[in-house]
Formats: sequence, C-alpha cells, structure tokens
Amino acid sequence: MNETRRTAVIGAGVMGETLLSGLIRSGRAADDLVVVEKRPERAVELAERYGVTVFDDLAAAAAADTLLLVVKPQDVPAVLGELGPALRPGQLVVSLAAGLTTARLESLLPAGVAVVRVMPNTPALVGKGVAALSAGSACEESHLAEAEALLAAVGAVVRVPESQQDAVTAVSGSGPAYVFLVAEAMIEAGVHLGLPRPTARELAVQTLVGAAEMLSETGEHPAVLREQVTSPAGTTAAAVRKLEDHGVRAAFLAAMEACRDRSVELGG
Ligand SMILES: NC(=O)C1=CN([C@@H]2O[C@H](COP(=O)(O)OP(=O)(O)OC[C@H]3O[C@@H](n4cnc5c(N)ncnc54)[C@H](O)[C@@H]3O)[C@@H](O)[C@H]2O)C=CC1
Ligand SMILES: O=C(O)[C@@H]1CCC=N1
Repeated sequence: MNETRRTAVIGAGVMGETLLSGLIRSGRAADDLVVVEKRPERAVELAERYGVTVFDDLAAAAAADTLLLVVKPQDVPAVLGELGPALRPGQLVVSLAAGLTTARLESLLPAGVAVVRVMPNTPALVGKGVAALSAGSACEESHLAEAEALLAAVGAVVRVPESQQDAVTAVSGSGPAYVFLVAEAMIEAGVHLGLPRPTARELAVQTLVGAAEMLSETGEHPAVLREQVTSPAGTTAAAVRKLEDHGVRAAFLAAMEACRDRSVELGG
C-alpha cells in the first residue's frame, strides 16, 4: 500500500476529532483527509481548528481508500446502508463503534470490502491512547497494518482475537471514565478534608500520573507497589481497609461485567 492513501473520518464527535487531530499531528496532510460530519456547527468548528474540508454528505467519503467509521453504533447501519453500495473490494472500513462485530459490519457492505474492528480510548487525545484491533474475514495483513499505522498516530496498538473485544471495551475503552471518576472522588475528598481545590486537584492528578508511570516503568505487580506504600499499622493500611470495606474490587468487577454486557448488547 502506498503512503498517499486517502483516509475518510466519518463522524467527527469526541473520538472522530481525537483521530483527526492525531493524524494531523503525525504529519498527515489535511488534503489527504476527508471528514464527514452531519452537525453543521461541529463541521465549522473542525474546519477552523484543523484546516480540513468537512463534508455533510457521506458520498464524499466513497472514494477514500480507508474509511474510519466513528459514528455511534446505533448510527452505523444507516451510514453503511447509504455508503455501502458505493464501496468495493480493495477499500478498507475501520470501525471504532463499540460492540459491532466484523460479521455484522460485513453484512452491511459489499462482499470483499475489508473490515477492521477497533476499540480505542480517549487518552488518544494526548497521544497516550491504547487501541485493540481485530481483523474481519476479507482482511489481509496489509489492511491490518494500515489500520495499525492510523491508530499508532494516537497511542499504543495491540491486536486481539475479536472474541476479546467486549472485554477490551470494559478495560481500556471505557476505562478512562473509571479513572476520571476516581480522580473526581479524590479531589472532592481532599476538599472535604480542608485542602484548597487547586491544591487537591494538583496533588490528585500528579498522584495518578506518577502511579501510572510507576506501573508502566517498573512492570511490577500493582499489589507489590501498593504494599510499598503501606506501612505497618500506618495511614495507607487504614485507608485501604475502608476501600475494601466498601467493596471497591467487587464494584469494579460488577461495573466491568456491565460494560462487557452492554458492548454485546450494542453489537446485537
Ligand atoms: N468516546 C469514547 O471514549 C469512545 C468511543 N468509541 C466509539 O466511537 C464512536 C463515536 O463515539 P463518540 O465520538 O463518543 O460519539 P459522538 O456522538 O461524540 O460522535 C459521533 C459523531 O458522528 C456524527 N454522525 C452521526 N451520524 C452521521 C452521519 N450519517 N454522517 C456524518 N456524521 C454523523 C455525529 O453528528 C457526531 O458528531 C462510537 O461508535 C463509540 O462506540 C470507542 C471507544 C471510545
Ligand atoms: O461509552 C461508550 O459506549 C463508548 C465506547 C467505549 C467508550 N465509550
């Protein structure tokens, strides 16, 4: 595949803009990108911010080599119903829609159009995303490599069997929301304990960043790192005991099972 493949971003909401900004940051020329967004005010915003032409008609994306599908799962059948008949084998559809299987996507496309299913996450906005990719039945290695290269513009990329995608969604796709909720809770608790809000925010955010970097750089099991913070009969032991009393682990398990189940449901 050559390097001047034209790429279309269909749906420029939160995740579509994230991909668009990453592709431009990584050196993709705005002229090689086709953006389709149906909300006029959003189209104006993106055209001004990135210097791209934003179309409101899906037909503008029909000739692209690679089509990044970044609309809500519920909108995918309508989008592919309209666009599908114009596509042909050799083109690649990369779907970021939660839950939708490659088989379902292929059923909405002409035979032979390659499909890659991706679960990204929003830290991609700062180049720190992680995306899991799975190949559809008409997908060749070159298609997967192309999808990987696009997602690599906004973070790490892993390949997973498609059967794992709903679990991936529960860990990394929705995962940033759990971390933001923890951050919010820590900041509010800090304020409750008497810290000025900006101080509570700085301390909580830097603690999350530092802890995440320790996990990543040391490769240690999280339990080992937690033990290092926990002095005998100390402050951390008192805090962690309360978290266990309140069922934090069970809450994560229940939350992530619900996430996995909702992903399956969206796919149906
Ligand atoms: N937000 C996130 O953290 C993640 C989102 N995703 C997936 O990414 C997809 C998009 O999610 P968000 O960006 O959060 O949603 P969003 O609602 O912010 O963006 C969707 C965009 O698609 C546009 N759209 C809908 N129908 C269209 C059409 N026919 N033509 C052109 N534009 C159209 C909407 O106007 C909207 O701007 C979803 O399928 C979601 O499952 C996946 C992983 C993470
Ligand atoms: O909440 C959602 O459905 C999307 C998919 C993963 C993260 N956000």
